[in-house]
Amino acid sequence: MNILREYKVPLQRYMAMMDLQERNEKLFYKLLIDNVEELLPVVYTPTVGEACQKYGSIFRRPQGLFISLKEKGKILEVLKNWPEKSIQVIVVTDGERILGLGDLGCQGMGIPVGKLSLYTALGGVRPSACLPITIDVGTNNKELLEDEFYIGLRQNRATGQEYAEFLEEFMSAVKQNYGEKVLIQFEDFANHNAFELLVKYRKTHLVFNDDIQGTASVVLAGLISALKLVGGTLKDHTFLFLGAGEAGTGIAELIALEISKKTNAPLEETRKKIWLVDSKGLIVSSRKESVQHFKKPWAHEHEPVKELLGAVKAIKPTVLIGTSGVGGTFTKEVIEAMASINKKPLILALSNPTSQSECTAEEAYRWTQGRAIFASGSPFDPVDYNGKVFVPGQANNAYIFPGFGLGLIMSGAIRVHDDLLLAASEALAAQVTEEDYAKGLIYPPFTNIRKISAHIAAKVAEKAYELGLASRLPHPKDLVKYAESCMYTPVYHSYR
Ligand SMILES: O=C([O-])CC(=O)C(=O)O
Ligand SMILES: [Mg+2]
Repeated sequence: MNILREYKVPLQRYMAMMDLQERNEKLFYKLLIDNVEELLPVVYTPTVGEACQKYGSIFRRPQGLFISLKEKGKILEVLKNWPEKSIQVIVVTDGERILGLGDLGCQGMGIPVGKLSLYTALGGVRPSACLPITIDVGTNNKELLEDEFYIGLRQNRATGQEYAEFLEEFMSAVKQNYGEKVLIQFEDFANHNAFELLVKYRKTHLVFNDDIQGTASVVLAGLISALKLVGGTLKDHTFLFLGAGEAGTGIAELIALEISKKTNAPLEETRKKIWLVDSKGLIVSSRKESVQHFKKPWAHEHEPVKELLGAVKAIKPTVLIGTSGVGGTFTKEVIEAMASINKKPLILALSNPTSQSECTAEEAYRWTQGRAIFASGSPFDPVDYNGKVFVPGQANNAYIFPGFGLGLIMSGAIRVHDDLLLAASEALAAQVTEEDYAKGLIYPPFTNIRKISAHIAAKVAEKAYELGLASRLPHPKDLVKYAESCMYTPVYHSYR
């Protein structure tokens, strides 16, 4: 830690950590587990975003498996080249939408590597059971295509049938090589592929889309716990989103589902208090242009409204959620409008990394005179406003996917069901303490994340057993204890 702290540039710390992971894996995980709050922003968001942007020029050696279009017809062989044979979790990207940074081609590899290091540090999955994969079908990023250090295919992205066939070959090769119980986490695919891949493969594979489902689960947990601070139940609230992509529509649907389960109201009803704004304005049923299929459930009846500010004034939301991938879009006027409507406006600026956050923590507190309950996707430091210290929460899917994955693995789950996501949300919300609430926090600190992950894993496994999706028998009695007993801990073994 002394050496790491000598590096003042975040990217240098990242490179030092990657070197350490290579040189002494146990020490890497020991450091990460014992200093999670300090090191999460180094190996993960936001620094991993910069690392992906510069991945070619800081490249040392491959940390995961690259599968390029050139290997069409041979993907199974390529998988067999990976030295570890017993794989439990794969995180795969095609690099088309890396965080809120756009198409970074196969330089997106930093993301599966970072996510899987959290699977181990936060969720206790053995490092050797984790496989980071980047599918290289080209990139439409002109700068990268001309960059002398770019490490991927120098061609535009394969699309349509060529893309679908390549992914189909990949998905069947994975199942053939690792069996039915390997978890495949889709990460940072573009909208147009993410929804389709999830719908297509959730019936035949154990798949989980972190950006749609993981983000939804973590945000729902924050909303459930925020009720302690703002009062009411979820159905008493009105939600407005800026951004109607994977995160926006994923969260919206999970909120609607939770309300529907709790009140027995049909989904079509519970969706009605959830509104989404995209680049064309409020999504309404009378919109002339065609609305993409994943936005259709949110096209409610309302006159057209062009801007977010107008939508805030018209809809009067109690909760404002940013999933736009565009920084600074929660302007002073927007936040002030939220503050004039609500005593305690709930504001979530979820886009990553920090540069893409819809507003900063400081702005959220200042523009609401310290009344906002605020959380963001990327971490912000505590804010001193009018002599009081405000601690922002981090609504990042890192709270969910490690424990969620552990729950699937330990129960031998074969499919992911939405009820497992709801179980994970409730488990996370239940980990927020009175002490956290007193500080205005809607998420527990990351310091206790391994304990939190064990609780999430236990609830996910319990639900999987209940739904008949778990293949590991017999059902362990104390699932929290069992989860803890499954977790990898970095210690040196005695060889005597
Ligand atoms: O990686 C993160 O910090 C959260 C996430 O999935 C994304 O922004 O795409
Ligand atoms: Mg992501």
